[in-house]
Amino acid sequence: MAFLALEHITKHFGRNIAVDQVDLQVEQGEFLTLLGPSGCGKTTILRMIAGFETPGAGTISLDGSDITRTPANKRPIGMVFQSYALFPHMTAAQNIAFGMSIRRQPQNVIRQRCAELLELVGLSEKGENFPHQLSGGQQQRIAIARALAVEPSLLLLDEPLSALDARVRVSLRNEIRRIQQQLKITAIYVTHDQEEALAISDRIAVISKGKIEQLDQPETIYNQPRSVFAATFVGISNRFEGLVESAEDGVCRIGDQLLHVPAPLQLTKNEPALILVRPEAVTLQQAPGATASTPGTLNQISGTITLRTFLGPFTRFHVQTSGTDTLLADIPNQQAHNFHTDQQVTLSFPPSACQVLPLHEPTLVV
Ligand SMILES: Nc1ncnc2c1ncn2[C@@H]1O[C@H](COP(=O)(O)OP(=O)(O)OP(=O)(O)O)[C@@H](O)[C@H]1O
Repeated sequence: MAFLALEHITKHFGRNIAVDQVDLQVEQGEFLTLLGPSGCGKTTILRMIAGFETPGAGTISLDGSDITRTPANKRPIGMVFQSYALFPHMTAAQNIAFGMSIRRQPQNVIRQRCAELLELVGLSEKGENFPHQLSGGQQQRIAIARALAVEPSLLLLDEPLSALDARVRVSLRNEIRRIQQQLKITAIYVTHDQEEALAISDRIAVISKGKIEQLDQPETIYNQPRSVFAATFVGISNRFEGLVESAEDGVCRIGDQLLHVPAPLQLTKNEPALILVRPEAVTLQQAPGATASTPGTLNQISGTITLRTFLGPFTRFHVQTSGTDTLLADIPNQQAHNFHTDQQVTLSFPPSACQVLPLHEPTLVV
């Protein structure tokens, strides 16, 4: 049995269903992220694991014990909130010590553990500071140390970086991952930020409308999204809507153009299909090329560059084509200087770069 197991967990608020028959298994030492838009139910799932909400149906077990009805303060769980929630009148060290003091641990044990945890979060010098004397990032590190102080078996983090600025967010997310790996603690992390989820998770559960749409490793979520929702929520894609021309040969018709996609397709002829192509899979050529291609060759589409944006590691080109909306191409900066706005270009991408999903069945696997 998995270390943490949720079975058919459901939660209603009034007539609204916030969490809809969720099954989730998390292995010991795993870092699992619940990713989804605002209101999808991810915080409610976390709060049920913590014991702050009671499921309407289903069971939660941790390390072999059923904890569905166990009060929050009796669960071996540490929690970190978006708002830090430090006690303002206590020093950083007193905040960390709080849970151990309540458990009446000896003072020398508390002192030593506080020192270890301050070192773990890189704030050995700040133990005597009050929260208002610390930056947001430092306060959140203290909150993490406080959550770890009682040696929980499970660490829950509810959007812990949302209140911080972009630079601190990136460094602290790496810190959280380092600490989790160093302690080998099982962690469940809630965020609506797909980049954050991709960067630090062992696995990601993509959640929509109270259901898990896909549960996979970050690379799989990004490269092989199983639903239109997962594909569009995680990363940016060029979208083509059309009909399957040949499932066997992997050909879809987009207006009067044929696109070659991986064959064979698990769809039938004339079935509506959504084809997604990541901008980094698209290349640009200066001369306009043909607007069709033969199987196994590159897909090619002509267009005009309407916008060029420098994004640091690469340059993003917006290309207006005749048959579709604007397409995006992310081009390495070494090649980007060959292209400018108003230029006629050909966009190319191989069939293997195309992810094909059934258009009207958003939760079906292709
Ligand atoms: N205590 C509550 N009372 C009534 N409805 C609630 C309560 N808590 C959550 N909800 C509703 O349940 C649904 C899921 O909320 P939840 O907070 O779990 O979503 P979320 O994905 O975490 O969103 P966010 O990122 O905005 O926190 C929402 O429709 C929300 O309005």
